[in-house]
Amino acid sequence: MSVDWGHYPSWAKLQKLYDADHTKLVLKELFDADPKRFEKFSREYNSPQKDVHVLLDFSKNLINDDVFSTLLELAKEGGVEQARDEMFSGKHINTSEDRAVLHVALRNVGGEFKIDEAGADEVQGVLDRMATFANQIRSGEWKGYTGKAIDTIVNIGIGGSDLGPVMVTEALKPYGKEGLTCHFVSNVDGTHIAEITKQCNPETTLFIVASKTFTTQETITNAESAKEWFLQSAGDAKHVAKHFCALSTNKKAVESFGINADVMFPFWEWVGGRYSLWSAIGLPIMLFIGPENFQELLAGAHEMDKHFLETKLEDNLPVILALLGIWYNDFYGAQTHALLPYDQYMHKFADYFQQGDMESNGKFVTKDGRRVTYQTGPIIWGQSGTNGQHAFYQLIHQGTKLIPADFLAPIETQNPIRGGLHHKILLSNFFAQPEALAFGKSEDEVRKELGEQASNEALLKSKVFEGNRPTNSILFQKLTPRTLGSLIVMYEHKIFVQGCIWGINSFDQMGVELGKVLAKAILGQLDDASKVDGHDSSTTGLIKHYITRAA
Ligand SMILES: O=P(O)(O)OC[C@H]1O[C@@H](O)[C@@H](O)[C@@H](O)[C@@H]1O
Repeated sequence: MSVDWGHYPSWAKLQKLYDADHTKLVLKELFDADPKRFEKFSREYNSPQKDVHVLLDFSKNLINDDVFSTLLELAKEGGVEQARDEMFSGKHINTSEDRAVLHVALRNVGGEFKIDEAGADEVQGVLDRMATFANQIRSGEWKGYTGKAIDTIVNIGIGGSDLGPVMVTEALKPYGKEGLTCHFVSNVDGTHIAEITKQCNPETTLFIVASKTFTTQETITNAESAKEWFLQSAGDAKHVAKHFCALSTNKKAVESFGINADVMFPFWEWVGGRYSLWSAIGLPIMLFIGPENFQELLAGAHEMDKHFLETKLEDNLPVILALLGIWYNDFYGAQTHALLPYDQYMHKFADYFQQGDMESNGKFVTKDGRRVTYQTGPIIWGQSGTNGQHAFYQLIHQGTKLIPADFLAPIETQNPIRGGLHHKILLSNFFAQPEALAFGKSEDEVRKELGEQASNEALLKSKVFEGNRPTNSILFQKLTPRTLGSLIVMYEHKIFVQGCIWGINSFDQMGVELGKVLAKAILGQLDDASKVDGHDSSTTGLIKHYITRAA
């Protein structure tokens, strides 16, 4: 490979711009100097049918024309367009695992993209089977072992086989089937499954065992415990067929667990775990919101795929978000990026993209095996507004760290109670926070405000907001399934663009393996202190302390 990641001419140019100009990139001055800054640095996305509308305002970023155009050069030199086309064509861009990366084929509504590796018929075939099953469950036609309809589903999965369905079922609650409760068990801590099964009736509960590999220790342990719990009431193992289904790429392991082929919904190795909610892994979502709404989710995703594929770089939302992120991550030295949705239904959005982004881009080795000489993936975190304001915004406003943040909010609420009063209050905060972060409050302003008390220097200083803290504001019409699909994909491709510029493989996850291997070895030593072997003195001491006290 000949690309010298991190040594693009535009990278050097950006460094120069940063060195020479970053002290001059003061939002207050930039806005004063250009009354059209909002128009220049904001973009509207409208889906072809105009049913998804997203406004990205990135004017409150520490950029000027030079920085923005150089960032766009970086996308060009980083080969983003070529890499994007390769992904959509099914090239094996996951080089370490020699796999294609084709989540775009899972939502290829209308079959517009011609992708050989991902058979469109096969994809559609699984979706159709899922829909038939979902309709049977939702209508009550599917009966449990005592003849009752299913009213509770428990998804057992972890990581990519959990976070997407959790986030989306929460986000799309207004579209969920009344009377159908969804639970998610992920942690191997027995508390998780124990607390959930306490709330379930075995006669009316469907367990979905979701695991791409079907070997993940947490999931298989939880699934076996669920089966044991179920059989305590159901007795006969033949009843498992009505209460357990599986989502996996590993047919053999599913069968040996005792789940019938007719309730196994497959997907393929070219679907990465953290990009899998569009596949069979989305079954809990489909069960909850119904096949039509699931189709809407896919359609919104597909439309954003098309936007990413077809829109020039300077108007391309995922590209813009990615480049701004690189500006802070690699030049300003920002360590983190906050996702702050002002929509309670999106309260799991940051959790979801913690895996999406950090497992994808938390890598120090380039695709050709070199140690990077620059920063890669940011730490992603966040919480729904306004809760975050009363918890950690203090540090964003007045702390010593630069924390770029995305603010997201719907124009229309799903719950316009009290004539929309709550929503207006919510949105006033959504508008106010980026304004405060950008423009702050000067010492002069504080002095005027304090009057006589201004002689108290310490008090005066403590009330100053330096401002110049960058944010994106993302306003969308309403959190419909279609809009959510588009928003998720906007961030998926942002991650892709960044990974591409950094020259890392965003689609493997070698970093999760070592801990798993060590835990397996330790598990075999936990019953007997004389077996504890092969560790440093700290780990040995901890394990022996545990064994002594647990005895
Ligand atoms: O879906 P399975 O195979 O159970 O994997 C679940 C999760 O495992 C973790 O170790 C990661 O590798 C994730 O990417 C993955 O989503």
